[in-house]
Amino acid sequence: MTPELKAANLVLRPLTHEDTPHVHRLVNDWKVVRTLSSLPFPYPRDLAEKWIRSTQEDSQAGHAYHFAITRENILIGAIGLVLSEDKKTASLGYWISPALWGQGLTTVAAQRIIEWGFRFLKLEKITADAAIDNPASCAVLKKLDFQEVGKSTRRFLSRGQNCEVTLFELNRARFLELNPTPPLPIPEEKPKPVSTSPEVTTTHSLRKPKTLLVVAAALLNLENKILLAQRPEGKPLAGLWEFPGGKVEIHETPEQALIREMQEELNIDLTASCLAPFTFISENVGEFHLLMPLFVVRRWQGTPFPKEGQNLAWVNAADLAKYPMPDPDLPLIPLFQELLG
Ligand SMILES: Nc1nc2c([nH]c(=O)n2[C@H]2C[C@H](O)[C@@H](COP(=O)(O)OP(=O)(O)OP(=O)(O)O)O2)c(=O)[nH]1
Repeated sequence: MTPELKAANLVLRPLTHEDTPHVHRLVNDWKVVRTLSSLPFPYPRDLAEKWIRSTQEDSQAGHAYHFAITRENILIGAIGLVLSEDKKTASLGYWISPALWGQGLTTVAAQRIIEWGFRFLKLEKITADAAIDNPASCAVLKKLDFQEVGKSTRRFLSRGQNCEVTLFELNRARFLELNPTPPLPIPEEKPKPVSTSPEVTTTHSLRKPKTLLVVAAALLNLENKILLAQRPEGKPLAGLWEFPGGKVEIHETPEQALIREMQEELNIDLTASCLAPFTFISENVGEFHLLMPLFVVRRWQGTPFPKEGQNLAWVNAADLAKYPMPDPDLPLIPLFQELLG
């Protein structure tokens, strides 16, 4: 299912029927339609309606993921990944309101989708193309580290002719090389003090490790059992049991990150839930300092499903110690035993 993703001040979310008039108004503009190969001009409203319905069906079937690009709850464009049959490759497509061109918004939205495609859908390659008379789109793709791999021609319905397009691709290895870890909330490096007093050297040698902000949830069911997830093979600490959650991205609050992580990892919706802060971990774990707010959540929409193939277990507080956990979690066990008896 298409999740909701945050990217700077943009929210990328699934398209709904209510978006129809906005999609129609924005796309039915020659400046937009001329860049999209498969649309006629004028662009009739029923095509907008049909397209939105098809995005919902494609998302259900896992064939394609299309997102409305919104800013302050206003739809300003759309972006999507259409998957190949073997689900290893996807093609990226997007459009944005011409009134907002030149502000870098497409780049921000595309960067987030690409990251989601490589890290969550585990794509091997993302392709894209742009008409050669659309240099702005080519520039966006280059800024996103796509490499030009050739030229082709494509029929542009709105122009009634074949047009030359430039073909681009970005593969997983290159993306991971350029973006080795998901964006971490690493504080910006402070400019070095100009003073040469001895205290400066002392302060430098006592530099703290970087803080890693992770958020997690203790989901409690009606029997007061706690949901634990086993870290899958290939991740650090594989095999250990943890409270589901993950890293807070740079533009998210912990609560937003938790809602996103629960959707991505367990397919449950916490948007209408009461997230009760319970406790937090603040622990030096070697190369970084782990700061992990832990929320207790008793209500959610949907049934937890291990979307990443992880093992899940509903565990009584009394049995938590039977599940090997990362060291920083161990002090949490007695707190749960006290809370839940
Ligand atoms: N979610 C979670 N992480 C924990 C717990 N205890 C603990 O030490 N951690 C550590 C393990 C990792 O170093 C870090 C979580 O990072 P992660 O890599 O799992 O985060 P993520 O889900 O965003 O993963 P990824 O997409 O980057 O692969 O926090 C816990 O109870 N829950």
